[in-house]
Amino acid sequence: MSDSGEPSGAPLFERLCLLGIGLIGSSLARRAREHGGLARTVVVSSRTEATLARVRELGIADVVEADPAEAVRGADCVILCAPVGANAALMRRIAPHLAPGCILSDVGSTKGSVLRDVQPLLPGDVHFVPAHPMAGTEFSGPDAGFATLFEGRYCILTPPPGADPAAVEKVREFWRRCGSMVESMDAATHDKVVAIVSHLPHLIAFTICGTADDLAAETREAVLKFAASGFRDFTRIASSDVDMWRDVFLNNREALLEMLARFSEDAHALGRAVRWGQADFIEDRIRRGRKIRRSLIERRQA
Ligand SMILES: NC(=O)C1=CN([C@@H]2O[C@H](COP(=O)(O)OP(=O)(O)OC[C@H]3O[C@@H](n4cnc5c(N)ncnc54)[C@H](O)[C@@H]3O)[C@@H](O)[C@H]2O)C=CC1
Ligand SMILES: O=C(O)C(=O)Cc1ccc(O)cc1
Repeated sequence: MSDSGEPSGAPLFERLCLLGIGLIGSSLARRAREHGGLARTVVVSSRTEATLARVRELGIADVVEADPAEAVRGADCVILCAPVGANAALMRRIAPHLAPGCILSDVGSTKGSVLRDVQPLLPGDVHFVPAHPMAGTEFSGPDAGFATLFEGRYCILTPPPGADPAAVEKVREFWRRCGSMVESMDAATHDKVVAIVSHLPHLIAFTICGTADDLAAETREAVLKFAASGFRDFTRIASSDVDMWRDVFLNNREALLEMLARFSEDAHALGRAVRWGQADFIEDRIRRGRKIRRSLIERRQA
C-alpha cells in the first residue's frame, strides 16, 4: 500500500458492515466501491426503510439489510455510523451476532461515550477500535456522502487499553486507504480536543443564529438581507443535523461545558476591553485569531 491510498493486493476486509448510512457511512461505502482495497463486500443497515431504499437506488452497497443483527452476521469488520446516542441500543441488538474475531469500530464525534456504551456489551472475541474521522460537512443522509471526503483529513483512533495491536493496525490501514492521516490518543484527550475545535464552534453557531432570530422581525429581515458577512459562515455550520448534534452535546457534556466556561470568560474579557476602550487588548485578540488561521492554512487544514 502506498501512502497515496492506492489499492494493492487483497482487500483489507472480506465483509464490511456499516450500521447507519448517512454522510459518513455513505462516504465509506462510496470509497469502498471506488477503491478495491477496503472490502470485498459492503453490507449496509439503517433505521428507516426510506434510507435503505435510497441506498439501493444509489447502488453504493452490495447488500442492504433492514435488521442490524442480520447485517453483522459473518462480517469481519462492523462500523457504527449512526448518531452517537444510538450506539447503546445498536450494540445491544448486534452483540450476540458479531462473528468471532470481528473488528468493531465507529466514526462517532465523541469517544468517552462509545467506550461507556459499547465496551460492557463487547463479546470477548471481538476487537474494539473506536475511530473519529475529522472530516465532514453540514449535510446529512446517504445523498450527502462522497468518496473523497476523508482525503487529506485526520482520523483519530482511541483504542482502549489492551486493544489488540493487529486490529488497531488494520483500522489504521483502513483509514489510510480512505486517504486520511491517522493519529491515536486516549478517549478523554480526544473529547477535550474536539470540544474546543468542533463542538464549541457548533454551539456558538447555533446560539448566534438563535440570538439573531430572536431580534424583532424588522431587524431580522435586515440581518438576513445583509448576512454576506461573518454571520453567513456561522449559518453554514448551524444548518447541521439536529439528531447528530443533540447527541454530540449530550455525550460530551463535561468537556463541552468546561470549554464553554473558558470561552465565556474570554468573551467577557474582550467585551470588557471594548467597553473600556482597551485597544491593545483588542488588537492582541485579533492578531491571535489571524495567527491561528495562518497556521491552519500552512498545515493545509483550512
Ligand atoms: N457529519 C459530520 O460532519 C461528521 C459526523 N461524524 C459522526 O458520524 C456519525 C454519523 O454522522 P452522519 O453520517 O453525519 O449522520 P447522518 O445523519 O448523515 O446519518 C446517520 C445515519 O444513521 C441512521 N440512524 C439514526 N439512528 C439510527 C439507529 N438508531 N440505528 C441505525 N441507524 C440509525 C440514520 O437513518 C442515518 O442513515 C455520528 O456519530 C457523528 O457524530 C463524524 C465526523 C464528521
Ligand atoms: O462541517 C464542518 O465544519 C464540521 O465541523 C464537520 C465535522 C462535524 C463533526 C465532526 O465530528 C467532525 C467534523
